[in-house]
Amino acid sequence: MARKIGSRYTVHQVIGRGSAGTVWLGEGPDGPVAVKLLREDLAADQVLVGRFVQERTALTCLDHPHVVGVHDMVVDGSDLALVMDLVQGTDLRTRLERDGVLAPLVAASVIADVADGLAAAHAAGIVHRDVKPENVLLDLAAPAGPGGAPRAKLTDFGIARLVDAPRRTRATRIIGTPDYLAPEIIEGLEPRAAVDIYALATVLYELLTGATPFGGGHTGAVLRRHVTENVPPVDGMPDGLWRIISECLAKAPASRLRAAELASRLRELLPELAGVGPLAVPAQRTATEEAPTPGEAVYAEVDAGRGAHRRRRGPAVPLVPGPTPDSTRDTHTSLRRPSAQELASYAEESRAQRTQPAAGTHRRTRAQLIRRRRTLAVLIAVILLLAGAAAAWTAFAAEPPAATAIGVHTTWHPRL
Ligand SMILES: Nc1ncnc2c1ncn2[C@@H]1O[C@H](COP(=O)(O)OP(=O)(O)OP(=O)(O)O)[C@@H](O)[C@H]1O
Repeated sequence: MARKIGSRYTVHQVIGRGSAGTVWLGEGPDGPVAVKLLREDLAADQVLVGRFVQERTALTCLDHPHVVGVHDMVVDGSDLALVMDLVQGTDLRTRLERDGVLAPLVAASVIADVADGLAAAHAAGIVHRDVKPENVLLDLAAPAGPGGAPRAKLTDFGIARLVDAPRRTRATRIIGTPDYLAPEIIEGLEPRAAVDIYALATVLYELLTGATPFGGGHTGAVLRRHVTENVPPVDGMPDGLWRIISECLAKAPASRLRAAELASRLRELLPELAGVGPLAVPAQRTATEEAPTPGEAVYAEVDAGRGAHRRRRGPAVPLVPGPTPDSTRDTHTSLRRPSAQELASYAEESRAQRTQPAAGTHRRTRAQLIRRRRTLAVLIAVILLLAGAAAAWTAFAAEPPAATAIGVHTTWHPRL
């Protein structure tokens, strides 16, 4: 069913959905486009609409082969839409869920593309703030890169900030996706370009190992790990990649590589990564999901009015052996910044969860939880039964007066 967006665009069918809205396949004066139609509640927010208009120039000016170009931003009645390049392919999250971990050469090439795109954005003074596999599109229509790597394009520039703009005055909130949040954001500093580098290195680690370095468990624990823990080492990780990842995941933003440096260091490494197979990472979990633990509710507390949500993805069937990524990972959301005390209180839970060095997102499956609950229920039933039998035996042995048998309160002295 075709629908008009503004005076210049027509959309035909939905091609994807995210937390901020729906992406449609559309047509504009210059050919096919992708149109991201923001959710109605966002479109009805006057502060956001104002900001949308304000950001138009910055976002539409970013023109780079590794950035999904924004052609236009439409404000029309109740419609608020971004008109973008149409990328024929898939997003990196879908690819990871479908195919499992990537070979180092392919992962490095994809991340080098994204780093190039980031370098252009940072030079224009734009910080992405929500770099994650969902926001990397793979252009399957473009000629493949080294090792058959698909060409990558970063999308959703500035959207995290735009959508969250009305809340920016509230210094207690964090914008972003927990697994990819740089420590300085959690500590309350103004996010600069280095936060994108941290997030991109997290994505690289995830492409290679199937898990993010600090993910897993409830959000409070994830945030604490970003601030206090070192990157878990990974067996078989090529040294060059490990050095780059460690530098980019440095706690101090100034110690991280710049985007252009990251791209060139990765490209220099490509020849020695050729022929290196995907890392043999342990199978971590099935695609079943665990209900959020209570602590999650505290931090994933989302402004209901805006409805940024926790997305649950369906079970993934990896085509090559390897872990499936954490399907319960929070998507872009607005979180309450935890106090230092609260972060510390998650230390115990966090330690218990991290039994495998590279298994940041390893968690108990729902099946395990159900089994555990059943065992507990059976145990309680057996204990109650035994207690009942013991009480009955004592009562009969002692021959209590009839009154106690029918529950009338009385005083009874057993015969000794
Ligand atoms: N320019 C585009 N061309 C082709 N497909 C696109 C384009 N932009 C987005 N999509 C598709 O639409 C899906 C939803 O995109 P969207 O940006 O709304 O959400 P997301 O980034 O996956 O998640 P979130 O917004 O919650 O962080 C993507 O996964 C992708 O498959």
